[in-house]
Amino acid sequence: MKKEFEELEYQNGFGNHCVTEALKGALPVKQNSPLKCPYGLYAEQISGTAFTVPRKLNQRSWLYRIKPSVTHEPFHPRDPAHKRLVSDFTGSGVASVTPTQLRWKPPPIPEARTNFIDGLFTVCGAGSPFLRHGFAVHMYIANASMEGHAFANADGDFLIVPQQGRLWIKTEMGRLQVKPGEIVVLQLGIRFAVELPDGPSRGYVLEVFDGHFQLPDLGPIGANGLANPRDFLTPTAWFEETSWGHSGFTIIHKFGGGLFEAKQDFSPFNVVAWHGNYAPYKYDLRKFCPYNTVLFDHADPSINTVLTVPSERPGVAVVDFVVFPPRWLVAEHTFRPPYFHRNCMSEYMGLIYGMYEGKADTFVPGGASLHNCMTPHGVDTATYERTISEEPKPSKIPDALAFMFESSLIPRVTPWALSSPQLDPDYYKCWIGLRSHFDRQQIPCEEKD
Ligand SMILES: O=C(O)Cc1cc(O)ccc1O
Ligand SMILES: [Fe+2]
Repeated sequence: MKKEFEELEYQNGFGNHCVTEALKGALPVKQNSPLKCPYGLYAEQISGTAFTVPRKLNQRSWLYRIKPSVTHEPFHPRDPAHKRLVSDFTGSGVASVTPTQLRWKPPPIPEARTNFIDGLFTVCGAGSPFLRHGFAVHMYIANASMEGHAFANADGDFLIVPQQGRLWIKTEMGRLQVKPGEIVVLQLGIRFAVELPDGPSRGYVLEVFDGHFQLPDLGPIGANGLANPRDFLTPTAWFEETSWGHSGFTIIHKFGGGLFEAKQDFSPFNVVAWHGNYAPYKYDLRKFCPYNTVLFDHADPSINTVLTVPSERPGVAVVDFVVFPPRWLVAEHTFRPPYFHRNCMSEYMGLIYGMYEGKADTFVPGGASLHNCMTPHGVDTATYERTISEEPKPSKIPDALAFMFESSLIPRVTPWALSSPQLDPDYYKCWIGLRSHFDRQQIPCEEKD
């Protein structure tokens, strides 16, 4: 293990105004933009929201760096172009819509040397970064660290869900170590590089074009529970002074769905101190404090919302990030697994480890499913039959972590996801065996207990 990444320190709390310096005295006192900064650093602001948005939503940080971000050669379209990354879903040209239930097996790690960026491929999405509205779901399969390269996304925020292998992420605001079971959010514009200390890595990425993730309101739950703000961890300032010779470092910049490259002679991870509330963070999903029914019926999955990007319509999310963690099931005379349903929202699901309660045998870690708007779905036949034949005792869902990206928008699916060898043509068969239990002679069940 690389020594330098051991025991990183983080700043606790969601959306905090952080203050951090890697060299004592590097932060200017009393002002953001002094004529001369301490240590001869350059001051640079990064705005995550329009200057004028209401204060409670305003996000920006001030970075004090060895050289400013602007010190680079011109941007050029990346060559060869990244062929499997899509951001604009507004026309039917690139991706297409289907009401069919879709399920994919885990994509295999490539044999060729592939870093996090080259290993990204888009599965589905809606809207467009040009309109600042919508989202994309990608997966990544990678086996190599990003050496001499940093990535920034001017299209949207990335929420990354590693499923296999840790990610050591250098960012302008400091470093993050992220392992399966944790998530990391890297916002619009923030430069980062992904290293793979364990070798091969696979995971899911939710990209949102609208704005930034928020914690959901808790309503009658009260002031505590679900994802607690203090468990979100933001890096502390860290910098490297590595010289990359003439034009030795490459910035990869995603903009309008395309990738551009610019060369420079220094590492962009040269921020000696920063302050502000626009910064990446990670969160351990095992710290999620789930709430659930304690008497009867099945709670809607919104009860497990970790983070949300709200739309302008009250209560309607552009996208919610929902987790299905281990929890006790105690409901009486209740069908406890997910009910059969059709949803006006669209549901993309993945599995980090363990098994998913709705598809006990057939949904595997690293796999994914998409149930689009109003597409019927629910537990598979085996889970249904097993559940109705068992006497429900209090039981605990064993150690497992499934998640859902749920959107009010209608996602189109990319051609490579639809023609993927991992797409399971037999998915529908998990429900086709659901037989009629209808019996006119059967006496309606009275509420027991
Ligand atoms: O479809 C799914 O498996 C996700 C889901 C879970 C649940 O407990 C209730 C509704 C729902 O969409
Ligand atoms: Fe569902």
